[in-house]
Amino acid sequence: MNIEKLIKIAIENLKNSYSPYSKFKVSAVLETKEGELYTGVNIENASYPAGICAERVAIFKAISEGKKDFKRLVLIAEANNKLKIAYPCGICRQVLNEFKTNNFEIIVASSINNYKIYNIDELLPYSFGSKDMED
Ligand SMILES: O=c1ccn([C@H]2C[C@H](O)[C@@H](CO)O2)c(=O)[nH]1
Ligand SMILES: [Zn+2]
Repeated sequence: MNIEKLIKIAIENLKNSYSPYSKFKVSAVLETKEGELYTGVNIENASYPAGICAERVAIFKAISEGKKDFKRLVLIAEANNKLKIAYPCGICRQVLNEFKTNNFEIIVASSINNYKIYNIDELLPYSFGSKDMED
């Protein structure tokens, strides 16, 4: 699916963000290489650390259904009724790194026509991964 359509889906899904504490809504859409879509939103909790980011919800939904060949992840945020760019937090970068595939794109958007494309190695240089545990 083209990037603009994925951003549109991410924007529509912002309404499902459960973020009464930060009031910072985040929405992610993950596209697999076969074209399936997995959405995610941030889900907060009265016990703050129990909350989870949108990116990990999308990734974990896909992994839990046996899908791990990812093409791209689109991310968008909203605060004070304005759409905003949000970069994945450090924990999400580590999770994205675990499941990176060739040419996996991470797209941060603030509208259908304003977005930037990165790969995980740009967002998480000198990463720690399974290779580092081999001898
Ligand atoms: O990339 C990000 C950054 C933050 N959040 C969430 C976590 C928390 O609910 C809120 C404020 O940090 O935004 C995400 O979902 N993804
Ligand atoms: Zn995160």
